[in-house]
Amino acid sequence: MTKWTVNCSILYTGLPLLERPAAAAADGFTAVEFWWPWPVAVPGDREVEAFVRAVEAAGVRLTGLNFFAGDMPGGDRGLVSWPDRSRELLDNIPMVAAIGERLGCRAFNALYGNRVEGTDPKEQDDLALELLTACARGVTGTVLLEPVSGAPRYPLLTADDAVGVLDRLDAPNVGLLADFYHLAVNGDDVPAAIGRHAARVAHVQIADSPGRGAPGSGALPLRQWISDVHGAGYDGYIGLEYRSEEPDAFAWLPRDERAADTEGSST
Ligand SMILES: O=C(O)C(=O)CO
Repeated sequence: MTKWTVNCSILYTGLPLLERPAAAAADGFTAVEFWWPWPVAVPGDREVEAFVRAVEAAGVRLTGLNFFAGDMPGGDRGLVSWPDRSRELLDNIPMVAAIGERLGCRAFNALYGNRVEGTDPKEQDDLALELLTACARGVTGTVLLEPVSGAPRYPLLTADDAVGVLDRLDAPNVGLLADFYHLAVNGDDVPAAIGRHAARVAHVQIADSPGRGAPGSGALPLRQWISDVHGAGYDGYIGLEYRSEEPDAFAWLPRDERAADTEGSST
């Protein structure tokens, strides 16, 4: 049975942050994931406490959390390879780790970062190895590396690109976040990527294309790819990371299939 987790940073955006876990629970889900919920690397204790309590009170499991990635709406996609912002990421690591400990979350997405105008890509890539290692040492769980689309200066576009970085890391707890939407939009061959890298896949996310909408709103064979990745041995969560303007964003998924066995973790 597929274990779904709802991304409450791209869904439920009409609700305040703290109401989203309960909304996911009311829709029948038992697992949620979030991008870093605040616009700064180190929010106040009260904000963190309110977030943790909102997840606990909803009775859902936090299965994934992104490290602080800069100004995402403004186009930033992570600090891992961004020399001027290293301090913020280093300060963010213990916060991510603490939330993970409180909520039993074991998967943490470290977005790589855009190429910086005027900076040597090699300098950025060397820094990324250093900071991904710091992320991996700083958390209990798996650090995820994700190819993304729609960010013109983000250098990891395919599963091969991300695995190429993972291969250079001396850390056991790192893995590939295979977002089938991003991979497909970037022109990656998703079935071939699953075939080549299934053992490295530590989390999967989905959205349909075109449009980054719910499964069935576009043309991607998402059910087939989910079946392929399960068939290749992946038994973690499938993250629902799509946008929806529909009154019911989950009409495609029968209610009795939404709850996950929350005993497991994403990896
Ligand atoms: O930036 C995005 O689109 C993401 O999927 C971040 O996790």
